[in-house]
Amino acid sequence: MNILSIAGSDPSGGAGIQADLKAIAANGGYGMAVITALTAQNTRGVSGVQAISGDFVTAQLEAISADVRVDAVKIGMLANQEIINAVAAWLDTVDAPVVLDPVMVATSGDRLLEDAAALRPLLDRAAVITPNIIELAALLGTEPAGEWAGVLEQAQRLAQEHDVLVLAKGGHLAGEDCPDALVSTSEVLAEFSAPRVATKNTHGTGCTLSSAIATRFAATGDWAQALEEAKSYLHRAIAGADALQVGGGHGPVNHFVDFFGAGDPMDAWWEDIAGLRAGIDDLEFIVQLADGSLDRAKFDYYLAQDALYLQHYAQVLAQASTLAPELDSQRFWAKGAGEILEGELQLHRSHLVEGQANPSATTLNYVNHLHASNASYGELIAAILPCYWLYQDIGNRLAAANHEAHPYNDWLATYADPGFDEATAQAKDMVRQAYRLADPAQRERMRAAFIRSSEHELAFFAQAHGSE
Ligand SMILES: Nc1ncnc2c1ncn2[C@@H]1O[C@H](COP(=O)(O)OP(=O)(O)OP(=O)(O)O)[C@@H](O)[C@H]1O
Ligand SMILES: Cc1ncc(CO)c(N)n1
Repeated sequence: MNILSIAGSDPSGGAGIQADLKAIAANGGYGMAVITALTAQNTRGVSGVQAISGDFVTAQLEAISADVRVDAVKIGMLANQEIINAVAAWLDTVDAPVVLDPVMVATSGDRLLEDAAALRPLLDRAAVITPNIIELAALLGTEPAGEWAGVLEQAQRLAQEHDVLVLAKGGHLAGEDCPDALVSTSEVLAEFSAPRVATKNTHGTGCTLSSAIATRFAATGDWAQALEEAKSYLHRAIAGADALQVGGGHGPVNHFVDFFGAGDPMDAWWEDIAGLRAGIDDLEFIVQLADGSLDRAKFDYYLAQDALYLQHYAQVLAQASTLAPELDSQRFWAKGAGEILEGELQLHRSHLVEGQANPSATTLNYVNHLHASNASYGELIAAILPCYWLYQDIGNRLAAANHEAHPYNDWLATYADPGFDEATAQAKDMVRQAYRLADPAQRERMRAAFIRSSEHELAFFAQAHGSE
């Protein structure tokens, strides 16, 4: 799909044609750009504007339509009446759907259009207009609405005046959510809301959203679907904005967040296993271990399986050390393996009555999964992580339930080791580092390995009660 942006240049890359081309590409379109004006701007503000002559804007537009099929047009900054006239005249010669972002002021507050009224003739030519609250009021010649219902009412009025769809944007309202609604002359066609992201890096959100809508409409032929997809994309890009470090003012959104990620998958992975975590908390084994009512034979069974498990776990950590890309991580995993063999296994043995049990099917399944996750370092340590992280998480709660007279007092006391919190934090950092270097397919394999290990953790804790 060939998407044309007609807009101004932002040399800092966060808004204008630079943002448009990134958003178009990130949404699967082929981006083209006719430049209406050069701005001198950065994340702090606009220090200069140099408009292109109307004739040369026409020359650019004609060069494109003489050669390339245009599937959708997004219009941004137009600077002055001469350019508006040039664009309006060219639009009369083409048939592509138009998304018009009536850019008047930058996020920084600087003016980017001489006169709001000049835009009016273009509004009739657009399929969708995407004004923010201030632009919406300016186009109607009225005061900005203070709440969402008022914004919707104004959007419907503008839709009626120009027989277009109006995207009402609630981003400038205070509130925990950022609602957007597609409003026709008679009704709200679709409304999508996203949680407000706590960031000052929102430079170019309007440019990005309108370009994404134009691109997704060209792909789907459905405005409501295009808005839904574009809104969801924009939310991810805003959520990933702080991972970029561009300028000291309002920084740009992270246009390619879906390709290179925001860098830290930990919160999302933890959320992915929320159900498994709740499942572990509810297990009879965990509940009874906490309140002390756990049958000693079941505890011994668990301990014997855990000892068998830990021997393999130490092997897997040693292999992670072998695969580790640099010295720090090599040392970390080797140290972990050593500590298990010297410390934890001894502790288990001291609790075990006598003899060695055979590994259960549950235990074997888990260790087989760990051993089989060695196709890459990233996958292996993602598979290793749940044992650290879940043990630390559950352990903190179990340690809190401990007291002098608790039948499993000495065992629960081992969960209170601050050294284990530190080791878990380090293991998470190792996984973060590997994730940062991984491509999308590898990242997905890492996530899958993490989730699978978490499933095995649940089964492992459940096995003493035969309810895995
Ligand atoms: N902090 C935020 N968290 C989530 N979404 C946001 C946030 N800030 C803005 N948005 C969303 O960004 C989109 C653009 O909204 P806004 O009303 O700010 O447009 P704009 O003023 O035209 O943008 P620009 O800053 O590029 O001029 C809307 O979908 C809005 O909900
Ligand atoms: C060139 C340009 N277009 C649009 C905006 C609106 O954010 C901006 N700041 N700069």
